[in-house]
Amino acid sequence: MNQSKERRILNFVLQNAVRGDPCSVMETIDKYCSEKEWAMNVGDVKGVILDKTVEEINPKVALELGTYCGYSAVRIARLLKAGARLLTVEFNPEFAAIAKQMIEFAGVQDKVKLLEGPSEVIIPQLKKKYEVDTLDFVFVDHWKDRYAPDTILLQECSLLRKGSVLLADNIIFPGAPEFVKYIRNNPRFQCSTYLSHLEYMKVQDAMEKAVFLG
Ligand SMILES: Oc1cc(-c2ccc(F)cc2)cc2cncnc12
Ligand SMILES: [Mg+2]
Repeated sequence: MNQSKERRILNFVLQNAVRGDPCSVMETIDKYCSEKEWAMNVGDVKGVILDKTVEEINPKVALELGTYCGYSAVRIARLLKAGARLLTVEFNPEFAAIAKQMIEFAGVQDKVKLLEGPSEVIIPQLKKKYEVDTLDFVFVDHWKDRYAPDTILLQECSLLRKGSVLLADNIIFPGAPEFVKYIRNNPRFQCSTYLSHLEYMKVQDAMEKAVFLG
């Protein structure tokens, strides 16, 4: 059975990156996906927006929706301070298996908990099963039609507190119009848009930052 693209990306990292070095893993994935096979990692351009947001917040508890191969989990985890943790949710078992190995190779496994399953199932479990009180930061990067319902679910589960920050990828391409309409018209969120480019392409994309006002 021929290999998946995600398996080819992981193998390229295992053969070319430096074990235990998150930046080396990120650079190697970016090299493969810009030169050989495009893949839906947040990438090196939008990744800087992600970095700046994480550094500004310095989250103790962060959630990622949409792990994929683990690129942004590694990107976020490398910036987390001692004792801080990232919970990352992936519903595709093949992607989750790849991401687990990617996270371990990068050496950030002690900061990252990979939760396999649909976000609508995992989010209601975060408080009791995963001992979350509230989330300081949420990176929203899964299927676009889940952005708005999962943002509502996070509120219903009392997982956001005054100052919690959501950062959503792809609000221009592929686009998340329902989410943008919901969040920008919602007085409980203070929104700002960061224009950028789709990973590894000249196509325009953007990220939306939404601060929960409580
Ligand atoms: O960053 C992303 C990009 C794309 C995507 C797909 C097809 C295409 F042509 C262009 C872009 C899809 C995504 C799905 N989930 C999370 N992130 C994604
Ligand atoms: Mg994305």
